Amino acid sequence: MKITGVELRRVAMPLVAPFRTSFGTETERDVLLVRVVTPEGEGWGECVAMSDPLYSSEYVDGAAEVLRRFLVPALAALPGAGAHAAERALAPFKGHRMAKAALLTAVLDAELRATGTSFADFLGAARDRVPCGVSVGIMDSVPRLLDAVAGYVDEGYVRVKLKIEPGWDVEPVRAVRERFGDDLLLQVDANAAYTLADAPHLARLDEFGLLLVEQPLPEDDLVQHAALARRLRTPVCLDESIESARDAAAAISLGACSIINVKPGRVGGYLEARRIHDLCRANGVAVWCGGMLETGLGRAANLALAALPGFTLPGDTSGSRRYYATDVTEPFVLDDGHLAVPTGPGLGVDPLPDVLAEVTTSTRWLPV
Ligand SMILES: O=C(O)CCC(=O)N[C@@H](C(=O)O)c1ccccc1
Repeated sequence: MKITGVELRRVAMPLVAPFRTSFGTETERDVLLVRVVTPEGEGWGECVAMSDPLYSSEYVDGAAEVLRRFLVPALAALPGAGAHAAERALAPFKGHRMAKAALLTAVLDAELRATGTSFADFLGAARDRVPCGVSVGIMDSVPRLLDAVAGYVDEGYVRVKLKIEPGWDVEPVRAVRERFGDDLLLQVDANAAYTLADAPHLARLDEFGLLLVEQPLPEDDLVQHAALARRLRTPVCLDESIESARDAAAAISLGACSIINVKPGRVGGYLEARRIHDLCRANGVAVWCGGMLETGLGRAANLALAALPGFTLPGDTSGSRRYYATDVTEPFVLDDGHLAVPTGPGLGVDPLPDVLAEVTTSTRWLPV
């Protein structure tokens, strides 16, 4: 399967409501989509990089540039690009895992569509539907938070994740626990907003029976996360700290976490995401599938990953309407707290041409 060219497409996706985290507030996603074209057809990938380098060092303009100048040209030398060969071709370039993930996902999608294989079958899915959690941003007030959580619980989400930061943590968590009871699966995500000095304060979250506390400390603090984990009853989960299976191995061996949030975009694609899954499963570490506000294209691939056997905790695989009034694919709609795993070839979904045309802000064709 020789790649004949790659299209970089930017789409503007307004969010249904502002989404506030400890590092900023999103109101619209400027998404970079990658389309790989071959004589047999095409494949799609979605870059999860945000507009600004606030979640990680990557940002969408930078991802587009590194794809244009380095990553796409590296595929030209390949006799025929399968995903594994393409991953090896991109390995010499340091970092830029979100840009790599978008291109490798598009190559994998093209390869799987050509062979009639779904992402789920290729990755080794064990389920045909996955339980869905929802991520709730930092709100202006506790009453507003409780209203938002009530709406998601009514929609059927099986797990609630609350964004926290210093000054917005114990009180909102207490309020949610008191309002919705002990049976609600509840976890928090700090996005690296605390330091080890906050350990006594973070230990106050132990009384709420949380599933986990996600990324409490900065992403390069594995040793300090291990020190914190020894002082909390609540399990520590890592997100930003884990950019590869090697990072996962180091975090596990240091005791820096007991759960990992796997985001294919953060770790360089679905092949590496599966390696992390396999490593964690072999070490008794639970994983769940995180989200980066993906459109239906990225969401479809994430659902296939979330169906693997080691994904034992509900992920941030919410329905399309959690973020977008109109998705670029047919919307993913929650059914009894679950989403069905796509079964068609490749991603199993396609962009809706009219919607894609409507939200596209630019396209760039890169011959290979
Ligand atoms: O459901 C989703 O897709 C978003 C889940 C979520 O909270 N993502 C967070 C995160 O830190 O994991 C995030 C939001 C915006 C940007 C980056 C990351």
